[in-house]
Amino acid sequence: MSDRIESGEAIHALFGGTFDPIHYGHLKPVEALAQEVGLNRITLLPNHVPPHRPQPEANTQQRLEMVKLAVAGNPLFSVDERELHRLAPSYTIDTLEEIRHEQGEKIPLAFIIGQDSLLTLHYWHRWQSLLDYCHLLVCARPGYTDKLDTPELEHWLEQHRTTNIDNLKQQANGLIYLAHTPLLDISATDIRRRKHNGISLDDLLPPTVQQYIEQQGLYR
Ligand SMILES: Nc1ncnc2c1ncn2[C@@H]1O[C@H](COP(=O)(O)OP(=O)(O)OP(=O)(O)O)[C@@H](O)[C@H]1O
Ligand SMILES: O=C(O)c1ccc[n+]([C@@H]2O[C@H](COP(=O)([O-])O)[C@@H](O)[C@H]2O)c1
Repeated sequence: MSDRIESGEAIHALFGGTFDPIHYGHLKPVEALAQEVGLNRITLLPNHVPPHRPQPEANTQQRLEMVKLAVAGNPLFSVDERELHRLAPSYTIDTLEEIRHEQGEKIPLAFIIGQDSLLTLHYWHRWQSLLDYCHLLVCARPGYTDKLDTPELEHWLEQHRTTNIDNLKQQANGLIYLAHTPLLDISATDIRRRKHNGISLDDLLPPTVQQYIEQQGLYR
């Protein structure tokens, strides 16, 4: 499937997450990534049953609503609800298979993850097949280095890594790009903990999402 595309095609980037809640640690690095790589289309994919973690605190509808509020009016983003209709764990490979089927073989598809997700990628369902469907774009995250503990993952990264952005547009899938995005020390875990402890969430997530959290009485 990784035929070269002579003219270079716009990349359709996907960004999956539990988003409990969505925050600036998601939005700002990904917006910077769009600049760095030249993305004009990012599809957010909130999951229903996250594969490798306990059920989220906010329910699926609330997490979806927060994602929608966070990107309302921003033409870079759209929201795809397909994983919400799946009762089984939201394995990324299943979603990629579907989207690749819908978009055809030529469009470059990319799945965005944070550095922490890269470190545990070898636990993902059929992880070695992910690149059959997409590129992986990895955003830097404070506290996580490029050093991978597992030789198998390290080898896989070295085999597929590119530093050339043009390659991401000329191939439909198969590459890993470690981006130079800004480091934001924000996590949903910390936001939930702050809210439990009555600490301000200012500057951690969009005001509309903060208002929604208040209004719904989330993370008390
Ligand atoms: N501050 C951040 N910088 C870079 N990437 C991030 C950051 N926060 C989350 N991500 C990435 O966004 C994706 C979705 O993350 P997720 O919704 O689990 O957020 P989280 O803040 O890590 O949540 P939690 O603290 O509940 O584990 C993952 O690929 C994760 O690596
Ligand atoms: O496919 C898998 O096995 C898999 C394992 C862990 C996480 N993921 C996906 O990776 C994205 C980020 O996950 P999380 O748990 O950090 O929100 C989200 O879209 C998950 O569905 C996917």
